Amino acid sequence: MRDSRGTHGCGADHYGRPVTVIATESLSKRYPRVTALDRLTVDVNPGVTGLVGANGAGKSTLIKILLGLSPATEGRARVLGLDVATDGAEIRGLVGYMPEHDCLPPDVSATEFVVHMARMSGLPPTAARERTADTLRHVGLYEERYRPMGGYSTGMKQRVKLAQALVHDPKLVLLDEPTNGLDPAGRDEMLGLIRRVHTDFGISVLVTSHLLGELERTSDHIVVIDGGKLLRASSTRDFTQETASLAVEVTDREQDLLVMLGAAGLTVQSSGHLLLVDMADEESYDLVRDAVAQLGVGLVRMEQRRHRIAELFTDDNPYGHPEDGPEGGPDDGPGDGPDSPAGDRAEEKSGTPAAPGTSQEGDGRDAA
Ligand SMILES: Nc1ncnc2c1ncn2[C@@H]1O[C@H](COP(=O)(O)OP(=O)(O)OP(=O)(O)O)[C@@H](O)[C@H]1O
Repeated sequence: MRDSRGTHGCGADHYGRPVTVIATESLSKRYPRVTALDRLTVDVNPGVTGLVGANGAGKSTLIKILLGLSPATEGRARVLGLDVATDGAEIRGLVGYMPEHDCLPPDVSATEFVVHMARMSGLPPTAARERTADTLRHVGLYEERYRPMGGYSTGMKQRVKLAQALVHDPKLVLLDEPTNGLDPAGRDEMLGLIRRVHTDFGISVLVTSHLLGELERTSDHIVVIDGGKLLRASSTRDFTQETASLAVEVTDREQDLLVMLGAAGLTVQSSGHLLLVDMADEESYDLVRDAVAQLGVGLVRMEQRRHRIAELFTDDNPYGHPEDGPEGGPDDGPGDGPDSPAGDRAEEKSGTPAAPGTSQEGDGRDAA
């Protein structure tokens, strides 16, 4: 992942292989009443990347452009080094796609459907059947795979959708809200499966969610968009590490310690019986230790904590960094402005059923 600087297109290693699986430059998509993507520039490296944004943020629009199914209004994008404007068919041969909404014919079995999709991707009959059996086993569908899909649970349907995205052995899969409609256990299983798509098969994954926290454990990188704009793109580790804090518990005199650490230049908050000290650098440990010794109180514990990603996006600080918001600051970001995608979405997308467990009028809170 790189930030918005740098050259366009996929960089290449010294063997000429692309080191970015997706590269967009100033990519925009404007509908008559909505700007779905707004000059989005981002690179996605191999691995698992979470694309996070509230309902209407532009995630599905980006995926459709990347697949060459929908033309961008302006800007450019490359997938596996191929130009989405001209190489759509080739891209679709190398990429698997799991759509957001229910799209499975109810009268056929998972096996019949996935074999069909494999054949559509160009696999010969025997290979299509073998790959289908392997893929359905991988996603955890066994005897049920011979039953008509109309009787499947949401979790089983999501697994079939994942299987058909994998059956032709793609290099990259684009998974649009794969945890939609799943209960917490189902979500965990799906996220585990997605992780294994990369670790077991080396396939890169771009997975979308409107729930910021849920991709934290699954993704190597996180891209956050809102109103079609890029808010943040970095490794998951960077997201959480940079705001690490030190939880300090002492036997007594917490308030005195708080004042003392503040005077030493540290940012400290009181949280119940704990003091949470922002970790500016390694020296923060020494300052805490010295202050505790000087007060002569007992140190019960001192532990470094990472923030959960979701904590970084609050109403007060929607962009993770005060100085890191999109141009114009938070007031230009998510909101109810005339161009607000979230606000217009239900009307613009009428006819498209809301996925289970999501709201048509997303207010950004889920992702925030
Ligand atoms: N075909 C279309 N015509 C007009 N507007 C559209 C169309 N498709 C999407 N939009 C609008 O573009 C914006 C972005 O939609 P998109 O589906 O990409 O968001 P999303 O982040 O995938 O959200 P969700 O997961 O809820 O679908 C929304 O305001 C939506 O209403």
